[in-house]
Amino acid sequence: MSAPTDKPPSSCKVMLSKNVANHLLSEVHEGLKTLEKPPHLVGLLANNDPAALMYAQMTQKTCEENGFKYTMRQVSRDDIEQAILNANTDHNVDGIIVYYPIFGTRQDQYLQQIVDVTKDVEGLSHRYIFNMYQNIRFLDGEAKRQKSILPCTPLANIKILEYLNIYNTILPYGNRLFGHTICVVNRSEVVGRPLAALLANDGACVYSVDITGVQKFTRGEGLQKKTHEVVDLEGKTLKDVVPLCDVVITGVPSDKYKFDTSLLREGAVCVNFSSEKNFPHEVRDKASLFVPSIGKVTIVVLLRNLLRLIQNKRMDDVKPAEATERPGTLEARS
Ligand SMILES: NC(=O)C1=CN([C@@H]2O[C@H](COP(=O)(O)OP(=O)(O)OC[C@H]3O[C@@H](n4cnc5c(N)ncnc54)[C@H](O)[C@@H]3O)[C@@H](O)[C@H]2O)C=CC1
Ligand SMILES: Nc1nc(=O)c2c([nH]1)NC[C@@H]1CN(c3ccc(C(=O)N[C@@H](CCC(=O)O)C(=O)O)cc3)C=[N+]21
Repeated sequence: MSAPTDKPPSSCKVMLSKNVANHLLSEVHEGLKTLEKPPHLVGLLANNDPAALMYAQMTQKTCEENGFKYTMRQVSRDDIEQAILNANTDHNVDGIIVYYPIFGTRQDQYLQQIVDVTKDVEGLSHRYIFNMYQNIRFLDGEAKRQKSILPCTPLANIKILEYLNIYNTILPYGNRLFGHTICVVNRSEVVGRPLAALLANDGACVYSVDITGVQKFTRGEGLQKKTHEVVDLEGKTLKDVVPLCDVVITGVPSDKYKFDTSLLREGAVCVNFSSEKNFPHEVRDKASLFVPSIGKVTIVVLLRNLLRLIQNKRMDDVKPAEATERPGTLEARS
């Protein structure tokens, strides 16, 4: 008689986001060494959302443990616009994060657009979002010295896939997901849709699933296009696309939701970015790798973005001097 405990051990490797976060932190520490003073991040909290407060506190802790300065400013909804404008012009502030939702309406998008683009650590400014969807990776064209800023949670998912070696580094940068088929369950404007676009821009075939339906994001046959295209898959559901996928990423904000793991391909890689546990325990019987949450990586990506803003600003500051003192050097380098 075999007792339930005789079940063979699962072959699934559970990868905690802490491992990926620590790996990225070493890169952040290298960047910090080049600065004279600790970067200063300001968090503006103007809602009563416990998730936002928790995220702010976790960010503060990570900042303080890693040589960054973090200040939380709690303000009322009525004062948030002025608080953003003040932080924009404060020379002691390098980066600004505003916690959403605040109004839960288009007013939130308005607030996203008034954060100074040189302090926008979350990459929510129009210029960064445009670059992301258009697959424009640099702010300075062919010079390619100033990297554009990508939104933190989508980028955290990408850093996880890089860490898991889903990205094939033998392929050229920009095509490293070629051959992978990825399902993203969530198509919100802040995470799911940008994530699907980024993965497709890197060469994957992406099925983006939301309650409104399924869309396919690709760069076309043989990656012929420079940026992704999107098609609606009328009548298709999660059930049709998940069996095709070697990677499944979930972000459903509900504790009731559980992903149907019987749909998974044997050995699929599963990542959950929702703060709820979207995968049931049985995911371990099917998946080769499982990442249950990614929050710690998101925060390190935020710090990495802050360093990038400072580096980009530094290059902007030296440009005019170089141009007047040594004409032609900029062209010569690019
Ligand atoms: N770990 C991290 O770094 C971060 C995690 N989050 C978490 O990710 C989750 C999603 O966040 P947002 O995208 O901002 O939320 P959101 O509420 O803006 O969007 C959720 C999307 O999921 C869709 N959805 C709901 N049920 C679904 C279902 N059964 N199948 C497919 N799609 C479904 C909704 O229609 C909506 O488009 C939340 O749990 C949030 O806390 C958000 C930001 C950062
Ligand atoms: N402008 C803005 N950007 C955001 O990214 C943003 C926001 N506003 N408002 C609030 C939500 C919420 N959010 C979370 C991030 C990480 C975890 C997180 O780290 N969760 C832990 C679990 C923590 C626990 O449950 O103990 C983890 O994934 O390991 C949770 C929630 C970001 N948000």
